[in-house]
Amino acid sequence: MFQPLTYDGLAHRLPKRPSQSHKGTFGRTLLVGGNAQLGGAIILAAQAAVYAGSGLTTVATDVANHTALHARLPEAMVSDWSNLAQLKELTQAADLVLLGPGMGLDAFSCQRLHRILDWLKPGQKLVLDGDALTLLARHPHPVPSGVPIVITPHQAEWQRLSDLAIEDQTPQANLAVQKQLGFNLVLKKPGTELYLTDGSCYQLTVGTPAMATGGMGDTLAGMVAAFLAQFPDDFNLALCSAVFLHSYLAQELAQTQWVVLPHQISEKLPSLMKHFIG
Ligand SMILES: NC(=O)C1=CN([C@@H]2O[C@H](COP(=O)(O)OP(=O)(O)OC[C@H]3O[C@@H](n4cnc5c(N)ncnc54)[C@H](O)[C@@H]3O)[C@@H](O)[C@H]2O)[C@@H](O)CC1
Ligand SMILES: Nc1ncnc2c1ncn2[C@@H]1O[C@H](COP(=O)(O)OP(=O)(O)O)[C@@H](O)[C@H]1O
Ligand SMILES: [Mg+2]
Repeated sequence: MFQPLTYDGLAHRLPKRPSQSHKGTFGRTLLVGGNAQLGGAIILAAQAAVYAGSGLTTVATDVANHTALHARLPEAMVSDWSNLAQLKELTQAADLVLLGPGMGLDAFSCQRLHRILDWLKPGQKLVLDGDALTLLARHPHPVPSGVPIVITPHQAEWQRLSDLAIEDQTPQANLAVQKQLGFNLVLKKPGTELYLTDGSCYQLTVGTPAMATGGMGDTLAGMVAAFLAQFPDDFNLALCSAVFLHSYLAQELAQTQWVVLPHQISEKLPSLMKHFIG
């Protein structure tokens, strides 16, 4: 049922950067998340998005995170996520919105999730990760039509969304729920599984327990966002490449490291992508 994701199968298929281009060519990416306690999650996601090549990256997050984000990643623009009018403007101007890393589970965060689902229009793309998935499971809301949606749950988040206990998350059961939902599903675990809306299914053959540390999924979410925003011509190739490269890079780093820190993956991305794409 699954096609394996391999370096040879993906390498060189992503397009090189055209010389006639500017930052707008490579996607306007909006990341929303990071409450006062979980700012690290959205900072890691933003670093991954910028280092993976997102042309313009804006982060809407709690003001408590603004100084840290500016200091760590001056390439990103910052907005206060409590300003709803500005959040609406940023959402409507984005090519892609990533929602969820570190956003928390309270009523304030739930309102942001529901409003963004209301504001998105056909032609835009949406990636939902982390707390956005738990919130969607607890407080269902209609999703925008004409907006391709990627969800990146780990097994516990998928349990909440699908009602499948982790031991019942077989490929057939996962596929049945994914079809009902109509989302592109990246089910994260050792041997991450992808169930895409065109019916194709893929599985990772790379990865390492050295990835089992907080923030690793936030980094993947930022990579997925940047790949989908900057490579709009082949959605599945962009998504599969992001998922593959995240674990491939971790596996490379784990040859000499006990644990791989999520930000180390981001730091290696520009050179690996040059090598990978050419
Ligand atoms: N530095 C930060 O600010 C960090 C913030 N984070 C944010 O914290 C929020 C909550 O995320 P959590 O994932 O911790 O919380 P959850 O409560 O959704 O799930 C965590 C628990 O699920 C269980 N689990 C079962 N199968 C799993 C699998 N395959 N992978 C991972 N966990 C599995 C684990 O026991 C784990 O303790 C998210 O918004 C996330 O983005 C985390 O990413 C950690 C780092
Ligand atoms: N033992 C493991 N083997 C392979 N990959 C792993 C392992 N543990 C974690 N990962 C990967 O690390 C990432 C963890 O994501 P997630 O749990 O959402 O982290 P966080 O929310 O803390 O950022 C996923 O991509 C997952 O596949
Ligand atoms: Mg996560």
